[in-house]
Amino acid sequence: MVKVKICGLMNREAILTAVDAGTDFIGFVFAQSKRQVTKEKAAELAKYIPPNVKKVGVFVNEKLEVIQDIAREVGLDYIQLHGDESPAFCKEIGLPVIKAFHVASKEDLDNVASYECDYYLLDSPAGKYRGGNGEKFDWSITKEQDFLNKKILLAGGLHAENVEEAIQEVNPTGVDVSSGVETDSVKDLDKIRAFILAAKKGERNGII
Ligand SMILES: O=C(O)c1ccccc1N[C@@H]1O[C@H](COP(=O)(O)O)[C@@H](O)[C@H]1O
Repeated sequence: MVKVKICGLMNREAILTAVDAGTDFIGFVFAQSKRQVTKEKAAELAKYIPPNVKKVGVFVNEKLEVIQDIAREVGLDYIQLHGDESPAFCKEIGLPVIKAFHVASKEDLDNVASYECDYYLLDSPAGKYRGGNGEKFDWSITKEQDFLNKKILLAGGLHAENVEEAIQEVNPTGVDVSSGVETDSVKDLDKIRAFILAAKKGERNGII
């Protein structure tokens, strides 16, 4: 079954809803964003997340020591690197890594092969912030790419109404959403439930 990550959670109700609806990952944003949380707030919220749901910290071009300190304090399971981090930096983290790639053209996927990480996240080109902008990219760019042995997380402008089509077209291991489960920039509990339900209907033909 397709994995789901709900990102940018900032309160207990949204976390409990995502967990109850069957999310696999919950993301806390520590990068510059309207969804940014402090490590203290994330550590408090992390108490509501059971061990089977993985806690992801989202960072953009952050210092290694800062990432490692926050990871320890919050008990993060994965580090999502959403900036210009190098393959060498990803290896230094010491925790499972989700590396994001901003996809505007086929060329943006050229250096995916030089990274060794746990998940490869494909997102739309950066907008006001490096992620979480609610814009989808041209999914056809992922066609004819040699992703067969990689775990792909698809992101960028997904919502309950387009996620099944996205899964059919890109065939990812998982999907990641932030803006698409919000109303007026606040997480919407009904949209969280609807997104997870729609995504979990999607079947993937390859690795999980
Ligand atoms: O969610 C954010 O605010 C954010 C900020 C900075 C970097 C990444 C961020 N989130 C990630 O962005 C993508 C796309 O989100 P959206 O659904 O289009 O809003 C997703 O991978 C989030 O994890």
